[in-house]
Amino acid sequence: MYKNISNCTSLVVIMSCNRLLRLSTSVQNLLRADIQGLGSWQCRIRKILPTVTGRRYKHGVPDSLSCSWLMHDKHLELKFNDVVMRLDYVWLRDHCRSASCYNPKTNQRSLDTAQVDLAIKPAKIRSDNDAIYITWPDNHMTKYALSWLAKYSFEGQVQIVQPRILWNAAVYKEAEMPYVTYNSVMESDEELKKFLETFLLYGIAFIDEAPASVEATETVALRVGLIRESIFGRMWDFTSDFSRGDTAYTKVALDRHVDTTYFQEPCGVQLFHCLRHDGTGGRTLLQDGFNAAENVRNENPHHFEVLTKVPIKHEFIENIGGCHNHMIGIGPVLNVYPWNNELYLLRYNNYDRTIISTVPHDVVHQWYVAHRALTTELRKAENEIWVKLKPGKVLFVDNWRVLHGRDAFTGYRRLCGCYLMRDDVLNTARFLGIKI
Ligand SMILES: C[N+](C)(C)CCCC[C@H](N)C(=O)O
Ligand SMILES: O=C(O)CCC(=O)C(=O)O
Ligand SMILES: [Fe+2]
Repeated sequence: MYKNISNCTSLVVIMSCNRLLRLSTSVQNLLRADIQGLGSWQCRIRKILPTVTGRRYKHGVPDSLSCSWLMHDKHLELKFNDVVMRLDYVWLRDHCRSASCYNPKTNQRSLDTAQVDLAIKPAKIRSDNDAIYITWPDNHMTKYALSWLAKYSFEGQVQIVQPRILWNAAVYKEAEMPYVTYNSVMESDEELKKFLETFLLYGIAFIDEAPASVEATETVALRVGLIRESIFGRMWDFTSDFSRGDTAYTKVALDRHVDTTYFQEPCGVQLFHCLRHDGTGGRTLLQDGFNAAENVRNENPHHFEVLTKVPIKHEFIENIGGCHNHMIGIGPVLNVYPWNNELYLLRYNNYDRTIISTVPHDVVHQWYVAHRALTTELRKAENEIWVKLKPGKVLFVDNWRVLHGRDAFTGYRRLCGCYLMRDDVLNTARFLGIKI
């Protein structure tokens, strides 16, 4: 699949960025359709190549090679700092940032894109050191800073939505996470930023020396994001009293899982704070689900693909005391962005997975084989870390990526925490200057 398109320079740039970023089949087909529409892609490359060495390119600045361009039928080929960008004319017109097309105060477009002729072509192009200037057929002029194009063009992107460090036990140990305290995070944006950087890269992070109370847990939660209220409450605080219809509320061991797989959008982030434990056992298991999934992808891409395609239903039915809940969420175990195949959400919970009736028997069987491959990977001891949660130690878990579980335990154990809105955690991170 790769070989067919490996002549396409823009794709090579992206693929070399990260091994995750194989273009999805649908994008490849789209590209291939485009290639076929234009006749032979190779011919086209050959036609373009001599121009790259100079002759047919128009150079913006006579003595500089920093910017040069070539007008094609539907797009502008622009070379800047050795990157060749291919910019569709409609895209260029649509992204005009002039005062009549765009309001920088609200960051909103005023231009009505539907009024743009889909066959639009620049009437005139000129450039200087920093920008190119396109005059459109109606005489409207757009200035594009070259740095802006380099940043926002398709070719300028590192096609990763969220950079991550995948880990197993050894990698995690070596990473030596920064020690962050409750007071430092509450007082200093820099400390909060340090904490969030760790959390976003690894999917888990701790805040230590917190007061052992629900109130302090809530306070620190709100420093990081907005609380996502759910059927379990806003802040939850529980013991093994079986007050709810779920094994979490007992003393038995819980195998690795992520929570709320039975929500159409599972909760993005979860906080755990053990306020008291007088007894034995009850350690917490944590592991990077994306690392395990990537190992499956490397060893057997078919298994990986099956897990991204077969829709699986999870369900929570509860009728206990005053609690009457029936939640359903449907989606594949592995969720990838369709444009770059990057993993973004894992829906893995063997307790809450309900009857599979979405696919026929032969696909079901393939799914079980693929699911077994993932489970086998997850159950390797080298992929697990175990921690004992103690009063004062607040654990933040990316519930779309990192699985948790626990040992069976004895004695009185009180755990509190909450879910956070994922978008709002990212919002806090961006406000602090984290590029994500
Ligand atoms: C106690 N706490 C609210 C954190 C979780 C309860 C949810 C447990 C459920 N089986 C799940 O995995 O989603
Ligand atoms: O008791 C624990 O440590 C965790 C239980 C659990 O999985 C949960 O509350 O989501
Ligand atoms: Fe859980």
